[in-house]
Amino acid sequence: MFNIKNLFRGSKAAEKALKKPQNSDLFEQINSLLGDYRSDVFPVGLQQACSLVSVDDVDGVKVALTLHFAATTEQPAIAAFLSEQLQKPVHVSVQVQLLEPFRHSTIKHIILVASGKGGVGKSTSAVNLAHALKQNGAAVGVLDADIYGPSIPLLLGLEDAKPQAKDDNTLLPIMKDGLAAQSIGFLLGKEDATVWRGPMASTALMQLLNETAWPELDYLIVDMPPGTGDIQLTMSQKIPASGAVIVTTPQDLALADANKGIDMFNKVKVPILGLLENMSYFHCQHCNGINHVFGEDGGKALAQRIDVPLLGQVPLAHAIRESGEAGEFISHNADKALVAIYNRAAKLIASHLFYQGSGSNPVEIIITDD
Ligand SMILES: Nc1ncnc2c1ncn2[C@@H]1O[C@H](COP(=O)(O)OP(=O)(O)OP(=O)(O)O)[C@@H](O)[C@H]1O
Repeated sequence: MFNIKNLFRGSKAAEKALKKPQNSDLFEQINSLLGDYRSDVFPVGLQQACSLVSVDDVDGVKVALTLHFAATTEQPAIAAFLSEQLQKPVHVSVQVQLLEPFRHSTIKHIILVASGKGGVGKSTSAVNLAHALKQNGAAVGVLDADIYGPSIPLLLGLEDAKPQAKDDNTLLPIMKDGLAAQSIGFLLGKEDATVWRGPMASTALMQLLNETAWPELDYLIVDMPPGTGDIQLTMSQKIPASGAVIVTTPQDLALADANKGIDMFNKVKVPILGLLENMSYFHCQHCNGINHVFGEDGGKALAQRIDVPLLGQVPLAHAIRESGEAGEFISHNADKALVAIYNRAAKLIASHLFYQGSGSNPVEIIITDD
């Protein structure tokens, strides 16, 4: 999964930083300690994935880091690790700067969120993953490609929003809590889109992608239409994606379709960044029992079988449905544990993109519409 050639992109910047005339012994000590920091997000140590910007030892140790993928919520764990290693309190500040070039106009990575089967919570997951990437310090956008049932306007509480034209050729995205969003649902009534045939659908999607004045984005999350037919295949092939995330429930039916989705992305050489198991279990607040409504660990087993990362197991939770219906992201107020699940999944996606160093989809496949 990891491409060793890409492991050292971060350390070049770290080497540069090392040359700074700073508190050099401590600076070097901390820089080397960063190599020992491990988590599932930083499996080969933090040093390769960050630049040590400054170390200040005037009034307690203060360390400033630039992470090269979205992972700022690791900050408390990094601070705890350095404090333990140095046997004194270390204050760590982190920011994010991806080293990759913009791969598609102002966008560094396009991530497709897909499901083989409808109704498994793909759009809900897309929105919460986008928010979690943003909470981890990245600039993020969401593109609703589910032209047959655009639900991003509802999920972002933007049902009445109408994008403004920037000029004759481009529309401004709608901003929601710092996320830039675009959806066919902003422009058309739902019924207008449902009669579209394949080429119209993918042309409309490419127009939305290319004719939106996206701000500079680290990640654009694309909520794909459910299914694995020609339309989805054409879209996956046309969009210059860095990778795809498959959302599935643990039940056999959904897993069979998730497998088809994985095959589809393999065909068009879009790397699978991971599998998110949604509606994995229900935690009853009254009896404290766990009920595996749709079966147990099906997504986990599929991820293991096909050797893709399991990004997380998201429970069936009132707070997720309620926040979606209220047009809000899942928040700490609703449920800290849920926020942590989405956070970890988002960081794993960002981490896999960084280590894999995947380029845009290089394969040309021509699909006819019959
Ligand atoms: N983990 C969850 N817990 C509770 N409800 C959920 C969860 N995930 C999704 N839902 C709910 O399930 C319904 C379907 O979710 P969503 O629209 O995200 O699915 P989808 O896969 O995108 O559907 P479609 O195939 O129509 O695009 C929504 O009402 C949503 O609030």
